[in-house]
Amino acid sequence: MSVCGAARCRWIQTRSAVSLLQQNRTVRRHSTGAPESNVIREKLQAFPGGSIDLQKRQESGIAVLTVNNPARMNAFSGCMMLELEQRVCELETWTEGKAVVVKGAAGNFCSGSDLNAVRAIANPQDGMRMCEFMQNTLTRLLRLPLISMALVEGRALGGGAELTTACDFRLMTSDGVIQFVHKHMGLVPGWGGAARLVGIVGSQNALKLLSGAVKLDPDCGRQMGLVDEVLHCSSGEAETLAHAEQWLGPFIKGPAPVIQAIKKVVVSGRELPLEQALKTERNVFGTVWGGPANLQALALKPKHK
Ligand SMILES: CC[C@H](C(=O)O)C(=O)SCCNC(=O)CCNC(=O)[C@H](O)C(C)(C)COP(=O)(O)OP(=O)(O)OC[C@H]1O[C@@H](n2cnc3c(N)ncnc32)[C@H](O)[C@@H]1OP(=O)(O)O
Repeated sequence: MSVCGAARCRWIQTRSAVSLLQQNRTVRRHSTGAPESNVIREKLQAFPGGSIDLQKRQESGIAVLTVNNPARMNAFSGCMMLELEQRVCELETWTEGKAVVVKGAAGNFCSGSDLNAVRAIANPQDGMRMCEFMQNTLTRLLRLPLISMALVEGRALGGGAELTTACDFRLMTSDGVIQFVHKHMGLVPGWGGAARLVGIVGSQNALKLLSGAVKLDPDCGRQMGLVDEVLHCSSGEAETLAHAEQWLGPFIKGPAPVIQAIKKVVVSGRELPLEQALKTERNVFGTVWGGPANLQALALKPKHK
């Protein structure tokens, strides 16, 4: 095969692996003829406030995604839900990236949906539309070809607790609390948080956390397997973030294409039936085999002592 042909073949393999891992954006239509997703987009647009901030650090390959609405303990306004989708979209195409840290502003993680917006759309149809929208965005967040971490300082409540489950890892500061408060609101998780929680801690623990609306502290979170590390640092947000980035260090050492390929094979192993996962793994393998990092490693005659 010519060099051009090999390059094209690799490109096609990457695209097919990527498309397998990306969200199917099926367009369902509302009775007005407008796609369902547009109906909820318009409604969410009516609830402003806060922002979702994205900082991409080219030198480290780590992005920081901040849920920023401190006056409401970083609750998600409608506009923030829309903005989160845009930010995830930006991260999907960040080829130089290796990881993303999801955090809240001003020492709190996120207190879930903005209750003002929730009150205004408190009917089953809009509730289901909002859930579908957030499920799609959080599924795309979890499937990013970047290693993701929720950095939980202060409270992660309701939808905020669900957001932590859409990341690969969860780190908590010693003052952190994760609480699925849904039962107290007469609800169940709807942003995909229950399905993901079962996958992370098993159905027994998930049932305890949801039915007890347990205020989970970092040590209990660790015992249950929901929390990967507890950070004991007290000198403020910048230091906490630096510790979190340090924790990521060993996992993101190496070239971005290799880190992204690792994340892709883990996502396919986690989500796809075995035959499909094996196929995706072969395709992703083809994107790194004989690639620059592979050739460099071979040239060095490595010994993995
Ligand atoms: C159930 C799932 C659902 C979903 O969409 O799937 C949700 O996520 S619903 C939201 C679930 N979250 C809550 O119900 C949180 C309710 N708030 C609280 O429990 C407290 O405010 C708390 C514990 C976050 C903080 O308590 P603290 O005493 O430290 O502070 P304040 O209560 O004075 O809060 C400061 C300020 O923030 C406003 N706030 C907090 N959370 C929300 C929220 N989710 N939506 C809107 N606004 C929120 C609170 O009202 C205060 O504002 P103020 O103008 O000073 O009254």
